[in-house]
This record gives sequence, C-alpha cells and structure tokens, in this order.
Amino acid sequence: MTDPVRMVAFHVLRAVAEKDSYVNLVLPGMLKEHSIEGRDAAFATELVHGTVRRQGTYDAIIGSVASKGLAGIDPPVLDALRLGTHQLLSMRVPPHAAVSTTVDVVRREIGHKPVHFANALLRKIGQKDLAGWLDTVTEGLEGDEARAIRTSHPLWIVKALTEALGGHATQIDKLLAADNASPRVTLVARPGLCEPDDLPGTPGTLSPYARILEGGAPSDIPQVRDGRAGVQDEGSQVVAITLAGAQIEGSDDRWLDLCAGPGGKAALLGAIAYQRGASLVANEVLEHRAELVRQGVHLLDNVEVTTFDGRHGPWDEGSFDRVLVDAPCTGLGALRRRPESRWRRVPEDLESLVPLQMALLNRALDLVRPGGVVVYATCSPHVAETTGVVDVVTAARPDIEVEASRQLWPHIDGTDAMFMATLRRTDTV
Ligand SMILES: C[S@@+](CC[C@H](N)C(=O)[O-])C[C@H]1O[C@@H](n2cnc3c(N)ncnc32)[C@H](O)[C@@H]1O
Repeated sequence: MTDPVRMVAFHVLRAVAEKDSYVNLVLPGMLKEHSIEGRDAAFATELVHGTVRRQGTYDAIIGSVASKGLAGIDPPVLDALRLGTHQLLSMRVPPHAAVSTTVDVVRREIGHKPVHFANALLRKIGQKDLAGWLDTVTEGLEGDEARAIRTSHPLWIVKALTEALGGHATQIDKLLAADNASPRVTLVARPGLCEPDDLPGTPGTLSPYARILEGGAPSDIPQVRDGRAGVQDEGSQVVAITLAGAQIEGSDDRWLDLCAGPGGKAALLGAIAYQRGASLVANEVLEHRAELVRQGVHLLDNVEVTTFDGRHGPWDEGSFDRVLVDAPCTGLGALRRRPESRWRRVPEDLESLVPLQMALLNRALDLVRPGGVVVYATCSPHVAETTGVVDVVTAARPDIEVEASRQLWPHIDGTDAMFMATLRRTDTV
C-alpha cells in the first residue's frame, strides 16, 4: 500500500497544479479525510510546503538530470519527482526510503510506465547533496539569475524585493532565506476580550497583544475557538495598532476598515474601538470574505459589516475619524505563508492592482474628516504597491500629509513584509 502521507502530499500538489488550489486550504482537509494526525501531519505539512516553496530549485535539478528536459516530463510524474527530491535533499529521510516511497507513489497513483524513469532519476539526484546540486545548476550564472535558482524564487520577484530593500545584496539573501522558512504561529489577544497572559506562548516584540506559540495547534486554544483571541501575524497587529494609535484632535468615534476580509485586522481594530467607545464599519467587497469578517467580530456589537466595493460605498465624505485601507495586493510580503503564491503571481498582476490600490486610497482620503487619519497598508513590499501608490496619490492631493511610513521584514522583524503609511487629511483643500 502507498504510504498515506506521501499519497496525500502527492494529491495536494496535483490539486495545486490542476485546480489552482491553495496549499493552506486543501492540505488540512485531506489530512483530516485520511485521519493523518500528530507527527505524520507535521511530516506531510513540511513535505508539501517545502516541496512547493523549493519547486524552482528542484525543477532546475530535475531538468538537468532528465535527458528529455523538464518540459518532457508529464506533470503528475514531475510532482512526484519534486516530492522525492525534497525528501532526498532537504529532509532527513534516508535516501532508499525517499526513492522507494516516491516510486511507490508513481506506480500506484500514475501507473507502471514512468516507474523505471522515476527510479533512475531519483537515484541520480541522491548522489549529491543540495549544496552540490546548487553549484551544478547555477554554474555559469551570476547575480540574481543564480540567486533565483538557489533560493527558489522567480527572477522578477528577486528583482522586485531587491529594489524594495534598496539594493542591499546581503539583505536580499537573508530575506529570500526567510521566505523559505515556515513562520511561527502568532496569536493576538483581542483587548477587552482576552488578556495576553492568559494565552500560551511567549510575548511578541512589536505588539503588546501578541503571543508566539512554541507548538501545538491554535484550534486547541479555547480563546481562539471562541473569538476572544485569533491567529495573526505580528505585522498585521502593528498595522491595526498604527491606525488606532495615531493622535487625532476632536471626534474619534467612527472608524472604517475599507478592505476588511477575512477580518483579522477588523477584529483587533473593533476590540480597540469598543474600549474607546467608537464604532467600526468593516467593509469587504466579496460576500464569502465578508462572512469571515462577521465570524471574526461576532463578540463585538460596535462593528457593522458591509459588502460594498470600497471605491463606491454609500458613505458620506469626511464622515470617518480613522480609516484603514489594507489594500488587495500581490502578497509578495507573505510568501513564507503561501507556498504556491510565488509561482502564481506574475508582474502583470500589478497592472490591475496598482490602479485599484490608488482608487481605494483616494476614496479613503475622501471619507476621512479633516484632521483624521488614513493608514494605507499592503502585505507586499513591492515599491509600485507601497511608496509608488502613496507618492502618486498624495502628489495630486494638497489636502494630505504623509506623516510616517514603515516597512517590516521577515528577516529583520520576524513578521510578514507589511508596509504601512500614515496619512493625515489637513484642512487645506
Ligand atoms: C489584503 S486583504 C485585507 C486583509 C484584512 N484587512 C485582514 O486583516 O484580514 C484585501 C481585501 O480587499 C478586498 N477587496 C478587493 N477589492 C476591493 C474593493 N474594491 N473594495 C473593498 N474590498 C476589496 C479583497 O477581497 C480582500 O479581502
């Protein structure tokens, strides 16, 4: 019988390739369906996440070994080979086990025909370690081309992240390495609903509400199950804290989260607003994501969830004191969390995202009252989406002052690469 853990890993990879599925959505369901728990579930998670993240490196290796090249390998066989390569080069699986279990997956899930090919190819890959293969497949390449293969990132993303870092070569290597490590699970204690000290884990360094879990499943924690706490990267907590913490004079009782789904920041903002006697409108254009926002804020009666296109919602100009625009973006700052996203995103995505980001930010600036603040945030450090958007929008608006901006980094802050800019609407129009 095929090892159920490898079989599940193979089918997750197939779903990602054929149905555009997300690893984070499809893997937990398959593990449950096959009653895979504990250490086996952890092994399957590392196998799938690691294989998908390192696909660029493994494809270069497989392509260099296969006589017919990468393009000549049937997609299901290639997925099985990627799984075998990850076990051989990056997991502590004994080579004979990595090869035989992968060949078994090929035989049972694909058929007899490619068995000999898969067996021979994996045995060849097993003859060198990862460092040896990296030297082989990057021979003759320099700079970003070599870096892209070594760190398994598309070249355009290496270039975009380098630009976002200001071109620092030592930093880019650390950032790309951080993208390939699994992030720690961070909890948020929603103020007024839960004390951070009542949660397991160690305190964060950036958010007073954060607890970093050492292990265990967040869903086993009662406060997470009932919504008093949640799972939230510290960088996202910092965005909500930045909006709530900006000093403003005068009224401070109407807040808006313009792009709220799935609702992590809305839940934190709503809890802080509740403590201050303020209300929050949490808006999300997609109904299924708005439903997630509703679930996240169900303990807070000061939060109203709406489902308008943020560019055209029926709110009055100048009617909010604080507005968050956590804009739809490429997500290049959260690559460590979403294993497949680096292979799905293309530079052309910016052509539709950037105008949308600008329109949403402009609308937010219309909706905030003079003296109020807007925080514009992205979980991408791509300069076109961060300072590029802020610069273009504010250049055309003499009524807006940029008070501060901040870029967090996985390799420096241990968070997703969240960008945030605090903008104030002045009285000058
Ligand atoms: C980066 S996510 C927001 C994450 C959220 N703030 C949180 O912490 O969970 C951006 C969201 O904006 C939504 N969105 C996209 N276009 C929108 C629009 N025109 N108006 C409002 N929301 C929009 C997307 O569906 C997505 O849920």
